[in-house]
Amino acid sequence: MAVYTQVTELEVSNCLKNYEIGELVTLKGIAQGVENSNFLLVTTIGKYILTLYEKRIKAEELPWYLDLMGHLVQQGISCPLPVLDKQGVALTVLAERPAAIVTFLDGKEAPEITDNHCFLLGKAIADLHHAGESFAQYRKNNVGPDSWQELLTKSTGYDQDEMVHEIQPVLQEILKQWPTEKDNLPVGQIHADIFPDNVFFKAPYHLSGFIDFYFACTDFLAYDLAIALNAWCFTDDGQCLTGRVNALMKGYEAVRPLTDQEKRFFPILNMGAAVRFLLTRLHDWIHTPADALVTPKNPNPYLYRLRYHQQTFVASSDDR
Ligand SMILES: Nc1ncnc2c1ncn2[C@@H]1O[C@H](COP(=O)(O)OP(=O)(O)OP(=O)(O)O)[C@@H](O)[C@H]1O
Ligand SMILES: N[C@@H](CCO)C(=O)O
Repeated sequence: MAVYTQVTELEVSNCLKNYEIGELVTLKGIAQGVENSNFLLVTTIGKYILTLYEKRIKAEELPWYLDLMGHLVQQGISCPLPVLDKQGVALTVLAERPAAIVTFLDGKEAPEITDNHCFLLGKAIADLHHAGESFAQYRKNNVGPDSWQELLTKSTGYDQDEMVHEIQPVLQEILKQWPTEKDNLPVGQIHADIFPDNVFFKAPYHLSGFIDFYFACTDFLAYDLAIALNAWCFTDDGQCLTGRVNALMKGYEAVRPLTDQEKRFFPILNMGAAVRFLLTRLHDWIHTPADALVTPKNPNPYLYRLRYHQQTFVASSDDR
């Protein structure tokens, strides 16, 4: 569950005096999510989400995420809009944590993913990328390739060393082949965590928007697509669902066709996306204390994805 920090109704009522969104009616902790403490906040004028940011995100980083969300909404993207207080500021402090109120997004995670969901998702990711073009502020990817070796090293010497030894040479190869600036891949604002629980649908094929922008950063646009492909188009035992892959790519390219360079590097971006989530999951699997409030996610599904990409990568290299 993800309510690490409790906040009282009195504290929230007092805080709301500084906003123009009515008075508190109800406040309820939200169980989903693992990073922050989230509350459903109902006021006399509507529904909102109150987030208290926990330790992963530094307070000084928050304006970037909140400004990005505000910008995307202005550009017509459906995502939570940070609510500004009477002084025009989105960020506040509650229970000694940085906090923000954002608008409530209707919809739910797709209950059963189909090719059609993936097609709609592809289009929506490309729209998101276009909308980010006019947001000029740069933000480094904190879990980009330059962090991967350190994550693996920190996971070494525990009970997962067999996995560590399998990953090490593959990681080396990915880092060697990772695109650089001179490869000219389009760069822009990416969500970087496009998992099914961060994309909402309504009735049943209307994509109602994206949530959880707290891994967003400035990086290769095609890497975002690779993250989504990994998260949406595999079974947990590592089978690639090609119908979903084709639909996702078709949806994306209907809005923003990939450049030749993006196509060339896409296999390595896919491997990178798999290894990024494998490494963060492996790290959390090893280092999350047994009495923590959250259950760490199993790294295995991402090891299987990595194996799949590796095999298809080797096969396609053999064809050349
Ligand atoms: N703007 C929103 N509108 C509607 N529901 C929301 C909104 N933001 C968050 N939620 C709800 O809160 C839950 C947790 O949110 P979120 O995914 O942002 O949390 P998190 O702690 O950052 O977790 P994680 O990074 O693990 O996904 C979501 O699954 C969703 O049910
Ligand atoms: N989506 C990530 C968790 C961080 O939001 C994962 O499934 O590993």
